[in-house]
Amino acid sequence: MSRKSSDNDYSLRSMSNLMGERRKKVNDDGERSLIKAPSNASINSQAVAVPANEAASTGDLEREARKQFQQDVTPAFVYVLAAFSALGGFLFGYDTGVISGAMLLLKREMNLSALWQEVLISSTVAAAALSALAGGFLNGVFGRRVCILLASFIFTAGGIVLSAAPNKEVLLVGRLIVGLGLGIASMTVPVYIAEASPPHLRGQLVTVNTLFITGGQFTASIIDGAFSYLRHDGWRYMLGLSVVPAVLQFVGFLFLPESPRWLIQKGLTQKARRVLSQIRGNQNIDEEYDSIKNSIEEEEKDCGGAGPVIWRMLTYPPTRRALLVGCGLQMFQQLSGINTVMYYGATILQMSGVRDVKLAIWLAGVTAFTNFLFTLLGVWLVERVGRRKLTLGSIIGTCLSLSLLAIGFLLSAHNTPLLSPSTPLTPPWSTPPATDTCCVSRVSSTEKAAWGRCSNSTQLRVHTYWAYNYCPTSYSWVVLLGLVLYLAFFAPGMGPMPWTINSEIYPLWARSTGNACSAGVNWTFNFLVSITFLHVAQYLTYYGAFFLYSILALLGFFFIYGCLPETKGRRLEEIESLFDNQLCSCGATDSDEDRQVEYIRVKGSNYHLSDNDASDVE
Ligand SMILES: O[C@H]1[C@H](O)[C@@H](O)[C@H](O)[C@@H](O)[C@H]1O
Repeated sequence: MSRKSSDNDYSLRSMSNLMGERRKKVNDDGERSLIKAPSNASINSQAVAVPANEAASTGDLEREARKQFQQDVTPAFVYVLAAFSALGGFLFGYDTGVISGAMLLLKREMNLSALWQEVLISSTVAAAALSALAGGFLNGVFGRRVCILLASFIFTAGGIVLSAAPNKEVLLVGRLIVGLGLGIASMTVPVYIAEASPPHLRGQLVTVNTLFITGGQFTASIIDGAFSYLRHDGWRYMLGLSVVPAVLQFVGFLFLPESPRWLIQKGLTQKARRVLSQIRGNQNIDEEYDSIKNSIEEEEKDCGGAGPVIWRMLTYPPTRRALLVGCGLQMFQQLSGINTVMYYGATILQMSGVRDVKLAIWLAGVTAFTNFLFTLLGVWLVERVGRRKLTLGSIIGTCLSLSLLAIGFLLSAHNTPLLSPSTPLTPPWSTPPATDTCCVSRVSSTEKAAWGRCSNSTQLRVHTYWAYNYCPTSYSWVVLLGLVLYLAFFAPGMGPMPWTINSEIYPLWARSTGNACSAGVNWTFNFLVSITFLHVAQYLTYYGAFFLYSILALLGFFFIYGCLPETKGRRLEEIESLFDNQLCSCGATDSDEDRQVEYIRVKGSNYHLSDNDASDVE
């Protein structure tokens, strides 16, 4: 009986549903309980104890289970629920993406200094970091649904303030409000979706949330492009339009249920059963309900120490390890430099030959679209290849393409064409390059081209760097290739997996706090990387900066290789056990991934029939 693991999950799951039905029937008849499906074991390694007189019927059972599985369709309700939740992801992407285009109009209309521009952009990210941390407490006390309602309310309020802002101070208030919503939404939505999804769809549905993030970033770039033609007040529409998805989500969530897991944790068992039946359609919910309830009871026994949740997490080895993995993943996601590419993508693309300034806004859209497209690939891959392999493949590809990007910048900087002083500073160049290299003076302005051979003068070498946007280069295709490869590798794995994995690696009692901490780490490193990028590029040069991100991505690879276990197909209640061993032994689970395991009734006990242990079978 050798099957692919996913088939295995389905049939065992259906089989245990079926067993639940039988158990009920038998109990109703007053007979002894024939079949017991343990609630806390791995699905892949689920022990099914079948009494001897029933062993022969296991084949029938399985056949029946398969038949039933074919009729078991995941109810559309789960998809509706995931889509409404993922609007939080859309707003995350929209609000972080829309500001770059809006800023081009704002700085002209409000006469914004560079400092104000930086403050308006980064205040949102900083506020998100703080509110993500606070979101852990809110989630635990008020539940996921209330937090999502709160986040969409905050997004709506922020959108209204931004679109009506009479001056830059009010704009700042609006950006801070939006940031508060972002932090709460970014940590709550993945948890809510993970808790409501059936295990075989969980990875895909949580990854859809990141698809909505990148979709939001892409939509933002289209809206930016469209309203950039409206020279007066165009930014009001750009910033204000976020109100539409926010209101949609708020109204939707008035009708959507609370997470059944949170309800059980709070002792609201009847309500939890109702919600579970609603989201599982025609399936039997007894097993899932029992499993959640048992694991909550066990958790209370195991780690019922006193003190705040974060303290209990840090002093209990499995949750401490999970927290380290979760925060590490989020940190390396940001250290791989995604937001330098997202925020400065247009500048990088300008180098590849398209020099029309008016196209700059639309070019950012190309980058955002590529990110979106390849996140779609991640949704498709996550349940096929699993989280671990997807993340590892993604980060190694990210590391290599960052190096290629750096090599592109290096080649451009070291093969500068010679330009005559009469060559216009603004491209396109009609006159053939003649005598000198063009550089940009950091002292006067990073935006203006200056003349002089960088290599000949210490003064110039210290204070100047290669002006990618101004100077012609025949190596821009290397940069373009590096950029496309970067997004193609990053978007399916390193983009969504940190969010997906964090939504599933913590036991229920630690889930909101764990996600709050890891989302806080994500926003903090997002803030640090994006605020330092231009300075790092100045001090280390562009190629130095991208080599640095490449090295950081390589460190991330080793971290993930050593520490990240596979969580695919497991019930949320089982995942904690993956962190029972030393952190760096997690990688060892890799080899077990495809092992087919069956439990059958042998000589009165549950024997483990594995590929290499087929003896002793009755
Ligand atoms: O997973 C998302 C996604 O990859 C976005 O494109 C990026 O802007 C975010 O910072 C990240 O958390």
